[in-house]
Amino acid sequence: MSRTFKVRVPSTSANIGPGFDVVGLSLSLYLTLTVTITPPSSSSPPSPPAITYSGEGSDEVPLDAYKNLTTRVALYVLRCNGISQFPANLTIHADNEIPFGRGLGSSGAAVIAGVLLGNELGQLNLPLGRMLDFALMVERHPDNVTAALVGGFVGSYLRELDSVATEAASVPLSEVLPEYPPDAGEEWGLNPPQPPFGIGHYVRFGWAKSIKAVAIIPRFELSTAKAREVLPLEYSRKDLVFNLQRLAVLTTALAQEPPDPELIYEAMKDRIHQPYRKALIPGLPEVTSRITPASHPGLLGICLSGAGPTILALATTGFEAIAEDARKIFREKGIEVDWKLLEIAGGSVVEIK
Ligand SMILES: Nc1ncnc2c1ncn2[C@@H]1O[C@H](COP(=O)(O)OP(=O)(O)OP(=O)(O)O)[C@@H](O)[C@H]1O
Ligand SMILES: N[C@@H](CCO)C(=O)O
Repeated sequence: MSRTFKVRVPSTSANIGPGFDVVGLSLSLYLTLTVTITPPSSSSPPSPPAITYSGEGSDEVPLDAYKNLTTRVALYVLRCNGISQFPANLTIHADNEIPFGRGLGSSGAAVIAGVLLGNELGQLNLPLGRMLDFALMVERHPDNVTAALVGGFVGSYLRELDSVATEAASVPLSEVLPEYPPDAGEEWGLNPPQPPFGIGHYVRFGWAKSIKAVAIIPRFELSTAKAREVLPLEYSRKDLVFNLQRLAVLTTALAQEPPDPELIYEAMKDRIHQPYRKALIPGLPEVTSRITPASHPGLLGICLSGAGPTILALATTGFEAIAEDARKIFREKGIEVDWKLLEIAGGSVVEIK
């Protein structure tokens, strides 16, 4: 009998202003995998997984299971747990609502989908914390993957590892996720780099139900790698304290009902990443300074979403005015945008059919 299951992973917005690499928020755009495993007949030769794809990124995503991020992560999880290959007769359809390279956690969602896929294919019953360890071997900042896995408004840190675990956690990604199949007649060994235990730790903050997220999404991609290259390695004490003060206030302020725009708008300012990324995102400083709670009633705060270029506005009302005015400002810079009103989402789910 064939086995079918679905994996659904939400998009995420990381940082929320001052929480660079620390906080993430899951949002109601999803990557959904529909997976079927049909028992092979004795005469059918082994075949690689068949991947089909619809939605965002379908024109660029690799459909080769040894190149696709989600299936490479799944195979890594399987190999770490004593299973060297995908099951035979595996078909995967991915339907994706999360635009690539826009700051809405598309890669984090693909990684979490891969961890959940590997866990389910191998019937491994991994605990949540262990699944997070696998994800953190691939995407090494915890904000997006943690929020995508557990859902909601989440803060996380990476444990300081001892020297053996540090070495284990710093293996090159090409070793964790080889991009090629094993040679004909061979299997990969079952000794991939194992994640250390308990790399990531998190806490879920409260979230006021009245707060929704407006994602203003420029029509260009910016890779996270490129948006991290422009950041300095060291910061002044003044800038660090600026962010820490705001983050401490923000995590509680976003749970209070009714939310206080005066408190939140200032608490969503940042000096650690946004100032350095403005050269990559024309219009960023103008949008975040010209759209305020005074000019746009209902607005609470506005920031870059993840590594950008999407802008995230948190608001209780006035969503369309916020988005349309952001559109006008981006247009002055020659950039077209799309916008979406999103809800705060739950965590990832696996549904067995
Ligand atoms: N569903 C998917 N399946 C396979 N690969 C994906 C998928 N989604 C994203 N990717 C890969 O991740 C890349 C985008 O990752 P990147 O980290 O640059 O941006 P992002 O995750 O969308 O943004 P951010 O990390 O700022 O939220 C894509 O170009 C693609 O290679
Ligand atoms: N914290 C990360 C999120 C993007 O993946 C960054 O801003 O680079």
